[in-house]
Amino acid sequence: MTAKSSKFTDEEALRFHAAGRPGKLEIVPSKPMATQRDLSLAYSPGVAVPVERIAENPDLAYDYTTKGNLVAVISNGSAILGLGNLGAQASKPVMEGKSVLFKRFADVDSIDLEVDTCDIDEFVNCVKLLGPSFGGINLEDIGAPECFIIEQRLREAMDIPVFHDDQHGTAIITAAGFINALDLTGRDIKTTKIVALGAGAACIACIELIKAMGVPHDNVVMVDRTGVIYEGREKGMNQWKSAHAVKTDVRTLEEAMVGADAIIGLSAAGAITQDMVKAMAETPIIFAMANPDPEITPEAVREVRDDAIIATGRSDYPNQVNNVLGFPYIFRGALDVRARTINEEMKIAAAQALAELAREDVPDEVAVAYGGAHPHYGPDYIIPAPFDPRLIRRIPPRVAQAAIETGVARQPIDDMEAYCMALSARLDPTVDTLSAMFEELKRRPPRRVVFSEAEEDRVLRAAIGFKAAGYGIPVLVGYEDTIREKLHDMGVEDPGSFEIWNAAKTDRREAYIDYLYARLNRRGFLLRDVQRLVNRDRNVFSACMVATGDADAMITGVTRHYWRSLKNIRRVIDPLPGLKPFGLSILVTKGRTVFIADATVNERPTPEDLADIAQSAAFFVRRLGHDPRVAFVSFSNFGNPPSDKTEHLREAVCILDRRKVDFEYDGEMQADVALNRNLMELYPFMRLSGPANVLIMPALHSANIAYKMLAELGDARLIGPLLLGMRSSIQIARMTATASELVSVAALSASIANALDQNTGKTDES
Ligand SMILES: NC(=O)C1=CN([C@@H]2O[C@H](COP(=O)(O)OP(=O)(O)OC[C@H]3O[C@@H](n4cnc5c(N)ncnc54)[C@H](OP(=O)(O)O)[C@@H]3O)[C@@H](O)[C@H]2O)C=CC1
Ligand SMILES: CC(=O)C(=O)O
Ligand SMILES: [Mg+2]
Repeated sequence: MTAKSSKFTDEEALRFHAAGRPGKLEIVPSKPMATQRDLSLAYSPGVAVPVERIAENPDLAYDYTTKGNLVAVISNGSAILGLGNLGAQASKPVMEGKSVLFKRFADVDSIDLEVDTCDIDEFVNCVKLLGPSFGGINLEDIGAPECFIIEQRLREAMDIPVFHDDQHGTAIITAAGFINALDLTGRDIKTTKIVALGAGAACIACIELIKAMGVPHDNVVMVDRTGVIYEGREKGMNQWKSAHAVKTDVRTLEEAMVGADAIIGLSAAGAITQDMVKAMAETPIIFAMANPDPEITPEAVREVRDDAIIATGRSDYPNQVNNVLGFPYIFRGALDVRARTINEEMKIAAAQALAELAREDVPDEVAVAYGGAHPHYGPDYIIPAPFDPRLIRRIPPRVAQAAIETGVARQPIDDMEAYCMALSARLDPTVDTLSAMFEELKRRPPRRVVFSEAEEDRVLRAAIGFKAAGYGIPVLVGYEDTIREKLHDMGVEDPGSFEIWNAAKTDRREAYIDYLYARLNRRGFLLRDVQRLVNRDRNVFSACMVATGDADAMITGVTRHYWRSLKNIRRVIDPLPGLKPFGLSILVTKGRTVFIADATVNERPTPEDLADIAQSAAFFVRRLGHDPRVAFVSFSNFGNPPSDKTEHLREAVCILDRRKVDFEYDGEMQADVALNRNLMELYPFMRLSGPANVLIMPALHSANIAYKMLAELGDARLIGPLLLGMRSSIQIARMTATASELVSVAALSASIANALDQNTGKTDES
């Protein structure tokens, strides 16, 4: 069975995992390894010093090694999602995924370990012996009932948190959502009748937590593949199921569902039918959390019940009750106090923090994580979304506090306020904001984005990905037959659903020629020159589509040199009134984003150009969630050495002074002074309150060289360069851009088109 999703094809999922370095993780050193001295310190002989210290006091491993921020995600593959026992090797993609989520959401370093045994003793022994390496152990996708024994034995044997996420992570998130669902339907926890579908790791842990919160034992009917777990049943039982057996005459799931207030499904895809849902009480609570496909889809529930509160484990429906909302933050809090364990108090603290967060209004600065919406606590918003940046600030402090109060913290936190601020700083806002901008595209009327080089495989794959992700409507320019055949070969079931424009055949060609001839006839172009341009140059043709309103945005760049593409596009599209078009490169490095301008357009910018570019860049950077600090960079610092080659930078600073702009800027200065807080201290008069994040370069050569060098030699991820300051959103990608990079550039192009429509003229990007 594979994940049924309209958002991507199986081929895309495989390509995603295979592209570049196969898998989803790599390990990078956190110390320099450049010189002989570095090596002597990092390895023999220097390494002997921490070895001896740790031998004397093992807790010092938290100070001198990765232990304190390292969690192992460990599985034997005996219950991979809802796919069953597919073995240790097959579980690796899930475990790698979990490790990546640890990093992405809470800056916890994590490594996956797949242990090839279903023997309890072997497994426990293996994990126990690995203990010194890690600050915590996340057990994952280990089937019941073995998982209960494994976890308990490891918890007793180890002095670091051991947490089976399918049990406790799921229970915490389910409890948070369930508290809110009860509240919204006006139910009393003591009288709510629940069907628990599944009697494995996740469901048993959820029901135990919910009972601990006040649901009476007799109000929960648990059902497994054999049917209802009733007192006296013998088939398919174990001690953990027996603990939830009730006195009842009902024997099947169908019977148990009659009149039930709620169902908590942690079993397998398709286990709940529409008839069962119809038989439930008024305003039923339906948590269908099997992965990757739920017990019943929200659409199927809605067909028969419009009064239900529905949650699933998936990100593509509202109310995602998935343990991803918990494990990164629970471990973050536990690691930050060097906890010996994760106890009940810490779990309850996490559940409460989550439930409370969902009841708060979504503030403006967070709305971007919800695609620009401000969801209100209600049936479609019972739990925060995984991209909500408040989670990192809210959950770990509560978990850490509970650990301190219950005496399991090795290192208590003295200043909780400072800790909360440090938590926010762990995540780079660019990554969050970009994800959020892309999510927003799904909620707004779809933008028509022209893929002007659609016969190229990479571009076509990007168009498929763009459409499947719901970012907008790809409009493909090229030969219909070639494109349809390629779409078919790439596994697209309905190639006919893609809109294809062939310049030679469209009846819009004359309109484009008229439009362009009117622009160019006094710039030395004959009518037949313009005809040739429209007919033969795909960028001119595509830009005409955008200029005349047949499309909203465009992406190109992989078959022609940047300058040639730009030249032809500028023949068709003007800059925004009073603005300079320019290129903004975004470089995301570890925990830091730096924006570089002008990376692509203006060879020798004047002081006015530089001031305009700085203003436009600052505006865009703010949209991406950063407080802009702009440095005009060069080879000198504030006139030292004096040179007439840096005067235009100083003049740009004066122009911004006169314009009284609302962001920090200064210059001229060298790049290291702009970026290094210690060097900044040599210039106490400097107006930047911290290292610069926007570097305005003195000329095109330096900007272009700088961003390309950083992208090639550093570990920075390059986004863009984006073309800003134009009337329409046209993006020229790098010739070497991968399909997934092209999807991002196309999505950014659609996003900029939205922004241009919202704010016309200088107010948008200036
Ligand atoms: N949304 C989330 O965050 C999470 C979701 N899950 C999902 O929950 C499900 C169970 O995971 P987990 O507890 O780890 O797995 P386990 O293997 O430990 O348990 C599975 C349980 O589901 C029962 N079951 C399977 N199919 C059916 C069916 N058709 N009808 C009734 N019962 C059925 C099994 O019954 P029997 O005992 O008779 O074999 C067993 O009790 C998976 O789909 C998983 O993806 C898990 C963790 C987190
Ligand atoms: C989400 C998860 O852990 C599971 O489905 O197993
Ligand atoms: Mg799991």
